[in-house]
Amino acid sequence: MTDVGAVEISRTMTALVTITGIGMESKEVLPPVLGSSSSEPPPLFDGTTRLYTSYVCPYAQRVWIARNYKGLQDKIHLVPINLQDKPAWYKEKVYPPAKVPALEHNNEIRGESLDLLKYIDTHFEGPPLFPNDPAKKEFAEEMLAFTDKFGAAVVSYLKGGSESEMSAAFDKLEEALSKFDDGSFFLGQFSAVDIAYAPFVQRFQPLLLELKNYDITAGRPKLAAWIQEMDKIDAYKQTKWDPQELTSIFKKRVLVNLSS
Ligand SMILES: N[C@@H](CCC(=O)N[C@@H](CS)C(=O)NCC(=O)O)C(=O)O
Repeated sequence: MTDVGAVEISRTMTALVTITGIGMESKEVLPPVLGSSSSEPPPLFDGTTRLYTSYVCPYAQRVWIARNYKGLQDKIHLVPINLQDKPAWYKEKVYPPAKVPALEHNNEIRGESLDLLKYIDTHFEGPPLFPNDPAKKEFAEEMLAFTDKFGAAVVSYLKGGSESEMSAAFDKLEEALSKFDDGSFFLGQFSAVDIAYAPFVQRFQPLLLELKNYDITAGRPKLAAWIQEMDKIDAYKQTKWDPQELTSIFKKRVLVNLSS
């Protein structure tokens, strides 16, 4: 039996064990990744809602977490694309920017992970991803606007740039986590802000430790607690890919001037 087959059987077994009530958490059986040999797209605009994704892309992971958290596993189908070997139809027929994530819904295709978090929150049922409280809403926008700068500061440091900018970026997260005291998350309760940062922190933590011997949680107790709380959110856990694979992909695709 091939390894892939074994993995599939093991995932199916996990799901079955849960259904029979033995109590393990159910792991969704994930659809196979589509590459260039997959010559036909899924039947587009047939009313099915699809999330074109990659299991290893942090932007796509944001939308995957949101879909899981809102309990939309049966409503939003995952269509994983192999980014190293994209099917031609993805750019030609689905999403001309040829990036993931992209959401097919109501005969339209939309991209951009942060926009998709808002879109999914307003167009689908399930627990809200954004708070109603005006102060929290405003802070959510501030934190979402900071995500790119945060990522850029860390990537720049990993490539030999300023340590102080990277460290200030993590300090901003630590400070943000102190703002609301009704929970361990950025807005107190779990929200889209946690979803926006988690895939990046998940990748940066081991990378900084391995490449720079830099522990992001040292002197940042709120961040350490947030990481622990995130690890208890099943919607996020379901999306956590093999850390070694993620690290290797990040080195190859983002830190291209480093050997992997
Ligand atoms: N700003 C976009 C970024 C999406 C993005 O850059 N996705 C990467 C994968 S992580 C991608 O699809 N790149 C195109 C490629 O690899 O061919 C978002 O937030 O959704």
